[in-house]
Amino acid sequence: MSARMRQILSSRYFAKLLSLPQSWFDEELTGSITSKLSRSITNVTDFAKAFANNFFTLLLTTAAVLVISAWYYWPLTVLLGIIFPVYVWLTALTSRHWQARQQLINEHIDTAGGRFQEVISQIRVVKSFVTERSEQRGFDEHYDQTVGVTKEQSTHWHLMDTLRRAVLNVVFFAIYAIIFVQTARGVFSVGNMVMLIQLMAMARQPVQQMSYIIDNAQRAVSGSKDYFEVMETRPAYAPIVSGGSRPTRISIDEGRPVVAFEDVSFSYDGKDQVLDGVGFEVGRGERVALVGESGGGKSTIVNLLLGLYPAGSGTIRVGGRPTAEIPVDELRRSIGVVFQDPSLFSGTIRENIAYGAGSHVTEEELLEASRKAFADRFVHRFPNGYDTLVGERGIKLSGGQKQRISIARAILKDAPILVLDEATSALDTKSERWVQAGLESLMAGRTSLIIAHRLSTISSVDRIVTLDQGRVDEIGTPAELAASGGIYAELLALQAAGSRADRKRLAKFGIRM
Ligand SMILES: Nc1ncnc2c1ncn2[C@@H]1O[C@H](COP(=O)(O)OP(=O)(O)OP(=O)(O)O)[C@@H](O)[C@H]1O
Repeated sequence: MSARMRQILSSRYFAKLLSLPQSWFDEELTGSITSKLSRSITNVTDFAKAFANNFFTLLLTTAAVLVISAWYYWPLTVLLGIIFPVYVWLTALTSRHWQARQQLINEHIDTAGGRFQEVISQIRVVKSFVTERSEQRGFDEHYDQTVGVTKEQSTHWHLMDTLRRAVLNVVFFAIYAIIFVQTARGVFSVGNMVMLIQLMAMARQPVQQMSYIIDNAQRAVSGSKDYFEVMETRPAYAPIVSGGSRPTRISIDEGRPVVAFEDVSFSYDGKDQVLDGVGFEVGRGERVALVGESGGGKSTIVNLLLGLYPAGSGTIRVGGRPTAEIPVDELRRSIGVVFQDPSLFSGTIRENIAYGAGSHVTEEELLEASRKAFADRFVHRFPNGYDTLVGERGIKLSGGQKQRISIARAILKDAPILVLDEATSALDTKSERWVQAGLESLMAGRTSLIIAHRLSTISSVDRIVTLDQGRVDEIGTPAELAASGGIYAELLALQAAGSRADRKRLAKFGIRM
């Protein structure tokens, strides 16, 4: 039964998480999300076990004891009737205090767990900054705090337990006294007295069982409180989904802009305006570069286009339809993305290329995508070829290799619209050439929006949109903007001058020469 319960809790939790919007994840630590689940599983299954093992025997014993004692001498039943609620009430009081402390402990464990996961997944950074000790200290501090709270929690629990037992003993003393007195007065025979004493001894068992169940129930409540908070999250932004197993793609009609931002404004926190009245269009088959200072809102434009966040105001259209009215799965199936950080999953190269492509993809199609992305050139050199395991996030591959796999993945997805966030980390010239060649195959025949980090890329697009503090500064062809004296012209001039200060200014735009 606990296996079934674990399966239900985990599966529903995972489904809920997958349905939550990006903004929810922005506020959470991965490690604490997982510790909420494991805590809930432990506590709920413990309760289920306690309940299943004790409840029916408890019910039967209680009923038998109450009926028999009422038959012989009803005041005994009244006294037993008092014990049950008093004992349960004392248990509930104990548990309430226990729960409040447990909440504090859980918060510390979740924060420590969140950091733990972050540190392990970015162990290279930790090692290179030699922060092992400070990370260990921070982690230990949280657990040290839990030790103090647990001590207090445990002391209180034992005190209350002693009180509960004392109350139980006092009431049972009264019961035994009544039995002895009544026997001495000749109301009960010695045989009845022995039977009633044995019966009363039996009554202790369900009282303790009941408090054990209540204790477990309350632990399950406090242990799964955070879990159910997640399960009950009603996000402010819930985009529509098509619900079909294979949603269609957006049809891109001739003569209409493929992507259009119309006076779009946006803020992540409702205070700082990240985009302010942004408007531009991308025509069919066009390549448009977004250029602007770091933090200027380029990735935010992509986030809104993918429906990861809702636009604050204004309209975003894809294929002429407002994205707010397009099922989000249909929208995302229509857009291929190559992220700056290639974000691979552990597993084989084959699995990574085929990620999201569905089971209908043939081996030929996969190999073709890999060839077009120029990934096959390095995959063939691995002894296990496409079955090579790439490690978590593709750690066993080089930056350029990961890029080429993510390009192959986008080629296989074959979406009509493409979003490219060029890698900023410098690849060596050879690797960069292959990545560039792969990107060219990917962009062929597709409408592309590019967050460009190379002047060579920017100069080769059809149009450039320059952003200045969340506003569109200029839109035009590279030739037009080179002559307009705006941001792009400034970038060209900085490149030509090439002094240290100029390179610094270029870096502010995330531009490499
Ligand atoms: N998830 C988020 N929550 C809150 N603020 C965010 C979030 N993502 C980005 N921002 C803020 O929005 C602003 C625009 O960020 P964005 O990532 O769009 O810039 P960018 O132009 O892509 O920068 P870069 O070229 O450095 O990647 C920044 O000030 C950033 O701090």
